[in-house]
Amino acid sequence: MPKDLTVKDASKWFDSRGQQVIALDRASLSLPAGGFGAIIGPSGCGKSTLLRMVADIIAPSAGSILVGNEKPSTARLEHAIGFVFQSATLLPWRTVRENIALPLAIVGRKSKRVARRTPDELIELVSLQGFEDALPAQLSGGMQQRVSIARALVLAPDILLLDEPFGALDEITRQRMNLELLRIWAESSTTALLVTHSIDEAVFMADSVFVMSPRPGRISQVVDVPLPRPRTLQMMSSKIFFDTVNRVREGLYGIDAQGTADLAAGAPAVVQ
Ligand SMILES: Nc1ncnc2c1ncn2[C@@H]1O[C@H](COP(=O)(O)OP(=O)(O)OP(=O)(O)O)[C@@H](O)[C@H]1O
Repeated sequence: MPKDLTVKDASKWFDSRGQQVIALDRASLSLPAGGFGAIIGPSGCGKSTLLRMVADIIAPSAGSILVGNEKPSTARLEHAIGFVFQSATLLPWRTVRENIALPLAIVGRKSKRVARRTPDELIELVSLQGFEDALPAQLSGGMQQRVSIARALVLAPDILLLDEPFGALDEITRQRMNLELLRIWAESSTTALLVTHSIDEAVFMADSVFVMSPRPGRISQVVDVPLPRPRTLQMMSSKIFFDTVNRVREGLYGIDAQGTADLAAGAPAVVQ
């Protein structure tokens, strides 16, 4: 069952060579169960840090995070969180099917968590039929990311975290993968939170776009996307899309619809 996500005043500071680095400063967001959120912000503002705290890869220095009613550490132990990284991180000596089945092998039969789909069903979901026995090196970058999405879904996570999963792909493949991801999300009954550097991608994919301020980041604005679902590429030429992209851009750069930049406020020139 998809779970809602609540992040309240989450901060993270690191000690780096004797100096304290504030990576995230009292970030708050909430995402309803089954929703699709996107996080966007300038490089280094703490997007990955926020996602890694939700996944319990790192602990917050202050503040609270709840996945449903549970702390991330409990949710992780229950395998309720799926994570897709920017690079596919597949085991090169294992086939596509074996890579997807890996979490099942690790969790074992004792787990309460029942896989909703078999690895072969997931292979079909991510359109990799015919490649079940291929090794990662025999696949394109887009295909490798399909494998890592299927692997993240094998234990039917309540929440799926995606850290720039298609950042390394070319524009055309990326757009195709985004459509695929929306279809997979709709069929998988999971809450999704995506980190992206692309304003268009954030608006196209999400119900809510969480705009972060420059480092040390916090969520400075939430932009709701009033586009219906299922999303289609034609919607990217609609006025609603254009207006929503402008609102996100204003949130990021302080640029109004006429394109006047509030550079005096120190807004970053680019989002990388
Ligand atoms: N383990 C760590 N030790 C020290 N500093 C860290 C650590 N992890 C992240 N940081 C710092 O925290 C800040 C936020 O990093 P983070 O990777 O979350 O940003 P980001 O918004 O995801 O960046 P990008 O868009 O470039 O991927 C950066 O200044 C980074 O150098």
